[in-house]
Amino acid sequence: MSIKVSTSGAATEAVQRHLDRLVSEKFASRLFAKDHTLWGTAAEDESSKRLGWVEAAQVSAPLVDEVAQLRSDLAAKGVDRIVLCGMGGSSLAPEVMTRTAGLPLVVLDSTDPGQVAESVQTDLERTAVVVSSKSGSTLETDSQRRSFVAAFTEAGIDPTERIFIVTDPGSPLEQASRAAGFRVFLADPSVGGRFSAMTAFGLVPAGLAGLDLGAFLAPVASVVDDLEADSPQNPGLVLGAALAGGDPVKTYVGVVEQGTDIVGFGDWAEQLIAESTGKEGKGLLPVVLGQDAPEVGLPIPDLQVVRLVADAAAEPALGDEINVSGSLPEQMLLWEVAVAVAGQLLGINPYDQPDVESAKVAARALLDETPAPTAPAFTEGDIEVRGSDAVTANQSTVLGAIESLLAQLPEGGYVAIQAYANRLGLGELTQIRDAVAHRARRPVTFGWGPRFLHSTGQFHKGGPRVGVFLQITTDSKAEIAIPDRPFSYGGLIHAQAAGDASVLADHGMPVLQLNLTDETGGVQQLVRLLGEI
Ligand SMILES: O=P(O)(O)OC[C@H]1O[C@H](O)[C@H](O)[C@@H](O)[C@@H]1O
Repeated sequence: MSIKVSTSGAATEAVQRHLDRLVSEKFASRLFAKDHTLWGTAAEDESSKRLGWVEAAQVSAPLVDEVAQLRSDLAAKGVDRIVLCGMGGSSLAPEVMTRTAGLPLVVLDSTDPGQVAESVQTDLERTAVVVSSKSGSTLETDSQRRSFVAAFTEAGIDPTERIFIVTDPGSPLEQASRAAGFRVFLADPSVGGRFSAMTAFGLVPAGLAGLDLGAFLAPVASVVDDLEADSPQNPGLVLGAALAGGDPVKTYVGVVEQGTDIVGFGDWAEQLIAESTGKEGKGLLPVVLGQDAPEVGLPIPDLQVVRLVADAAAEPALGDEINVSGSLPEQMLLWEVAVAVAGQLLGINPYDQPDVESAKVAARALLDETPAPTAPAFTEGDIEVRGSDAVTANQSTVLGAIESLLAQLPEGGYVAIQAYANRLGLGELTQIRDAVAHRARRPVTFGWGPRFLHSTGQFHKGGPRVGVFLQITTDSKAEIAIPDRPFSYGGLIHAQAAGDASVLADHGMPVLQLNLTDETGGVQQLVRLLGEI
């Protein structure tokens, strides 16, 4: 078996608490036989439509040659820059697949005007675009598609030769795209977005970017044998029970890449775990941590550290931790099984996302109403400060407001930093995560908006209401229109931020909003200020 899971201390106790029952009730073989009754009657309607992922690699085999052929056809025309437009489950898997393989794939999962402009206005003559959306109705993806159609047309390039669609059969995107002459790759509708790595959603963009899909899928068959076995050695049962079987359950899953050759696994796992489990006031929240992150060294009893290592047999877990090793496709299936197990142990339906819609509705309402902007509570340098009254009252400095936000942390709480900004151009902003964690002494997540709305966003609104939220927006220098829409990208991203903030506030959770009026200067100011705490 090339997947290895090693547990220690409290994680081992969690496994011991549940493993015998999971084996005797044949959880694993029933899962791979697509038994939709594993998560209780309330979940059956959804789970009966969502278990195709257990055989996705086999079902997707025909895509291997089809995508390779398209890649060589494009290469023959000098087209070698691949852009992927898609959110959440339609982009996170191909991103980690190509990053791990060291292949260039431009992932456009943003409405930040600067990031959109950079993706759309670069090297069009050698660019092909994959537009991926399972529902075919995601606003960000639709906006990006419009921008690329317009840009190709303007450049005298036929968009139908360069834009390829991945969607579910019967979606509005399928119908409109076929009618307009675009090539469409249909995905398996019985696989949910966050479980879709080995369907057309993962494979088409990654294969066009150069991933050898045959080699990628090859290890999956033998790993299925291990994961469907009703055995106490089944690594999926062990990992699922270790993550969700504690008494009490540890809410935070600290994912540390330490010696693995997988790059960016945590970003993919975040959506899988948080969106699958974060609901009904329960759930597991992944926290992507560097090896030296403050949380790793602090006594945080509700943080379960999981290290992705090169070989978990040679490096067994210490303390109360979990070590995991295996190649990327093996681990993708491993974690999908573990989440299925965790869903049952937590008593939730892992296949729905009931709270994602609320932020979309709030953003749409703001776009329709276009209310006048509210005045900031105060401004310091390039940073305008707004937020919940309890956070901004009596504050006159950015640091004071951040301290005030952290003072609102309830027991068992966490901080979510949510940056609606150009993640390619303003990457240094991530530096503030460790500084905030150092100060808060609690788990701190860092998400780029609107990307995280399709990932950890479900947990923030549907999980335990113990988060405090530091939202960062920018008045981006580059502003661009969305073709045939009454709003611009800048208007959209601000509405998305404000919409989500209003939903969080309605749920009674503290929000501090920092708007950077000059994005470069504001980031520098914030990084400098947080260096002081
Ligand atoms: O693939 P799409 O239909 O465009 O959906 C993209 C994303 O949208 C929503 O936010 C869902 O909560 C995600 O699970 C999904 O991955």
